[in-house]
Amino acid sequence: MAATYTYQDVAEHNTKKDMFVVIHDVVYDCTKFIDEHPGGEEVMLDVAGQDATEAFEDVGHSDEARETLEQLKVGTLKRNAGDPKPKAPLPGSLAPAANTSTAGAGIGLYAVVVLGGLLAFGAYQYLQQQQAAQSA
Ligand code: HEM
Repeated sequence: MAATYTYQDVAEHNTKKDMFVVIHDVVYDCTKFIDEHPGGEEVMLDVAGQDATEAFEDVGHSDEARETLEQLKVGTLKRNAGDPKPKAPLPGSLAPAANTSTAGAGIGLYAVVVLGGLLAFGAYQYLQQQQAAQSA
């Protein structure tokens, strides 16, 4: 089945008796599965009719879960302007799709590590001097 759904289409299926979710821009009909979900129905109802990518990936679902998902596929999502952004760009990717350059974050982290090291070194020197002063 190669149907395409918009977010609005998916959002209409937001009840236990008729439930779609979007995971990585693919639309799944979870209506029959919700009662069988090992994680319970509550968590699934929370994302009914919505993008469940983040919720699904956060749990670290097994390959078996991903196979089950494959059987529930009903189509793909067609994004329109103004729709919510994809919640997780790639499976396993921890970086949020922000505009900040990762190089900047890397340098920031590096600076924190270097400064921390310098502080620790300074504190060590200071303590050594104190000890030397005491024993003198
Ligand atoms: C249609 C989508 C989903 C499918 C096919 C699915 C499938 C599964 C399967 C097969 C398991 C058993 C463990 C494993 O094999 O990984 C599981 C566990 C779990 N799922 Fe899902 N799941 C779906 C959506 C979600 C969503 C949206 C959430 C939201 C948080 C969720 C939360 C959980 C939790 C918390 C467990 C762990 C249960 C436990 O270990 O007690 N699942 N799911």
